[in-house]
Amino acid sequence: MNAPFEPFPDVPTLQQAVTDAFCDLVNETVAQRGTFNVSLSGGSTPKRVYELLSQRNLPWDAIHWFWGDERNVPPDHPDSNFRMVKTALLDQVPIPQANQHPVPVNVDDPDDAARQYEQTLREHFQTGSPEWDLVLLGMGDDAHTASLFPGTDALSVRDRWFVQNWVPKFDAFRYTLTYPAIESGRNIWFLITGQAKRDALQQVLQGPADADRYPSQKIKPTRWFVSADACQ
Ligand SMILES: O=C1O[C@H](COP(=O)(O)O)[C@@H](O)[C@H](O)[C@H]1O
Repeated sequence: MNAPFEPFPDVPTLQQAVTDAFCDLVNETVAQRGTFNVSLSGGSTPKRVYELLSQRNLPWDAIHWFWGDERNVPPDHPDSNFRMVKTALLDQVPIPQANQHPVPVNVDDPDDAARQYEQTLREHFQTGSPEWDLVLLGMGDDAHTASLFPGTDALSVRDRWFVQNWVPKFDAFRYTLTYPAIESGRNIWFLITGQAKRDALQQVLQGPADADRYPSQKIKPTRWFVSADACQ
């Protein structure tokens, strides 16, 4: 059963709300546990959130930044999710290098890079599943989330945390958290904006169960951030 939500009137209002909620969650979590582990999303909507976060005063030393998905490109490539976050946030505030955990992209051997990143996650969490304080997710207009694309192999992986994923529509590999590694988050927030997402969101919320075609159906977010233009 999906948590109910009230759509935000516009995208800037939603982005401010996500930023405020992120700061509140960081401060609460760090006060309780001393640390905060977040899995970041790529995409247009979170980019502005990262820029807004760079204007806030957060306990930067206590926050560990991971990437929930990545493109198979070098870190300085315009399509790199790491580069996007670096430009919007990491370069703007005093975040220790040791707290930044980008995917070690290996364009020629993405499987090796994915396994290395899984090892990084396992060493960091030291538990049977990645205990994210927050997983930020977007959704594409094809209902993909992270880099779990319709009809792709990663959708059925249950014994790994992080994998390479061949995406035929791009004729390219992506890297992605698997469903179990997302589901282990204490907080999972879905950020969905724009008219282009309307049909996909309708299918995710009300369509017949078909997660192979609509991978976002399988995500049970603890919180929805949806703008009115993404709703029918
Ligand atoms: O490819 C990606 O797209 C999704 C959605 O992005 P958006 O720009 O349509 O909001 C994103 O969640 C994912 O991280 C990214 O790699």
